Amino acid sequence: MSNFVNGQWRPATSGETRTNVNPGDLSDIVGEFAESGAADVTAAVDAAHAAWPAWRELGPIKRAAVLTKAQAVLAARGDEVAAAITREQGKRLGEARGEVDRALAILEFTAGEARRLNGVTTPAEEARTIALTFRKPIGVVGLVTPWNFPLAIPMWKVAPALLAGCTAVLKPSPFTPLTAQLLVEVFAEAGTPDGVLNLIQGDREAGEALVADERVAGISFTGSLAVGRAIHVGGANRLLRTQLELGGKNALIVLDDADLDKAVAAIIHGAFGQSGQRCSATSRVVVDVRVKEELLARLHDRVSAMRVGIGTDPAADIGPVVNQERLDACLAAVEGAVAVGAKVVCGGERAVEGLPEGYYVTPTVLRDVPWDSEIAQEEVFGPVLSVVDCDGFDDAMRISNSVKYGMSGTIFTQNPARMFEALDQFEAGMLHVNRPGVGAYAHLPHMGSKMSQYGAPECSPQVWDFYTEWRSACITY
Ligand SMILES: NC(=O)C1=CN([C@@H]2O[C@H](COP(=O)(O)OP(=O)(O)OC[C@H]3O[C@@H](n4cnc5c(N)ncnc54)[C@H](OP(=O)(O)O)[C@@H]3O)[C@@H](O)[C@H]2O)C=CC1
Ligand SMILES: O=C(O)CCC(=O)C(=O)O
Repeated sequence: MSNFVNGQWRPATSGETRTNVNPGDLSDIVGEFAESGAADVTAAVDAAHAAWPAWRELGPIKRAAVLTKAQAVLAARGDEVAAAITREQGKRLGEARGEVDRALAILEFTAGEARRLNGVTTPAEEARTIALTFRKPIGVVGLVTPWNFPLAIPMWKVAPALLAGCTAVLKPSPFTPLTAQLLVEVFAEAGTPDGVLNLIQGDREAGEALVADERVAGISFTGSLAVGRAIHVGGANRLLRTQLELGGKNALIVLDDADLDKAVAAIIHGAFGQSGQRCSATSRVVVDVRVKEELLARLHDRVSAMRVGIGTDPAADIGPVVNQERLDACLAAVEGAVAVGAKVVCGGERAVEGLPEGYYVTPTVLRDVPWDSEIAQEEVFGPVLSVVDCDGFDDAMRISNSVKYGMSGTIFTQNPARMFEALDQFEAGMLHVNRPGVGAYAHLPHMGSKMSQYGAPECSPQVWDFYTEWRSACITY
C-alpha cells in the first residue's frame, strides 16, 4: 500500500510504513501504508511540476472527459469504496454510501463546469480595441485532507484542481489512507496522465514538506484551526495561496414556536450523524427556556435509545469515533462540562458492552451548559451535544454568534420574519432553516465565516478562485 508518483505505485523512500486499523474493531488490521518523508514529497512535486505544461495545454473540455470517466469508474466501484470508508473511518455503511454519492455528484458538477470557465469582455478606452479577462491554472497544488470525509473532501479538491488545469499532490490523513488510495486508483483507471495526480501517504512531516516546496503554488487544507494556521503562517513568507476549511461550533436554535418533532430529528442527524465528526455538525442547541424541558425530554428518549455499533451492523444508529485521541477528547470534554455545572442528560461514556474492542462513545446530551464555557466555545468533534438556554430570538442570536467559528447556523421557527432575520444575523457560512444543519450540494459554496475558513470557498463555481488566477488582456486590431 504505497505512494503514487508519476503514475507508479511505490513505497516510501525510507521503507517505513504505518499500520492502519479499523476503529470499530481494533483486531482488524486494514493494512500497512507508506510513511513518507520530505524526499517522497519532493519526488511527487517533481512529477506534478513536469506534468503541468501538457495538462494545462489540454484545455478544460478535454480534461473534463477524465472526470466524467472517473465518475463512471467510481460508480462501478462504489460498494468497494464505501466498504473501505466504513472499515478505516468507522462511519456506518449507509453514511459511507452517501459519501460515495456525494463524490459522484462533485465529479458530475465539476465536469460540467468545463464549459462555463468564463471570463468577460469589457468596453475598452481606445478605438478598435477589445478588453477581456480569462482564467489560468495556478500550477502545482498540495491537497491536505482529513479523515472524517476521506473520499468526499479529497474529491472536492482533486476534481476542481484537475479540471482547472492544475496538477496535484494529495496528502491524506494517516487515519484513512486506503480510501485515498482507491480515489487515486479511480483517477488512474480513468486515464489521468502520469504525474497529474500524485499521492503521498504520511503525517505532519509530509504535510510540512509540501508547504515548504516553492514549486507548490497553493495548498488546500481541511482540518483543525491549529494546523490550518500553521500552514498559512508556514507559507506566508513566499505568499503561498491557501484555502483553509477549519473547525466549527455550530448552533441550532430552537425558538418557542418551533416544530419540536422536526427539531429533534434534525438535532439527532446533525449532532450524531458520522459520530459528530464533521465541521458542520450541530454541537450546540440553543433553546428557548419556554420549550427547553419539552425538547430535553424528547431528546432524552430518542438519544438514549440509539444503538451504538460497528459501521457494518445495519442495526447500529451510530458508529465509533476515528481514534483514541477522539475518544479521549470526547470523554474529557464531558468531564470539563460537568465541572462547570452542566448535567449529563444521557451518554457521556465509553461504550463497550456487546461491542468489538473499538473507539465507541455513547451519544451524549449535556444540559444547562453555560454559553461561555469551554465546551460551548471549542470544537469537540465527536458525538457530544451541548444544550444552552436562551431567552427569545435576540438572546439566541447573541449566543450563537459568541464563538470564534462560523461554519453553519440553523434555526427552527414557524415565523417567516424570524427565519429571514436569522439568515441576516448568523455569522456563519452555511445556513439552514427548519432542517438539519448539515449537508451540502456540490453546486453550493462550501465554506465558513470567521475562523472557520480562509480563502476561496470549496465546491460551487466559487472554487475556481482558488485553483485559477485571472489574466486581463487588451487587444488593439
Ligand atoms: N474542519 C474539519 O473538517 C476537520 C477538523 N478536524 C479537527 O482537527 C482535529 C484533529 O484532527 P487531525 O486529523 O489530527 O487534523 P489536523 O488538522 O490536526 O491535521 C490534519 C493533517 O495535517 C497534518 N499536519 C499537521 N501539522 C501540519 C503542518 N504544519 N503542515 C502541514 N500538514 C500538517 C496532520 O499530520 P499529523 O497527523 O501527523 O498531525 C494531518 O495529516 C479534530 O479533532 C478536529 O477538531 C479534523 C478533521 C476535519
Ligand atoms: O458536513 C459536511 O457536509 C462536510 C463536512 C466537512 O467539510 C468537514 O467536516 O470538513
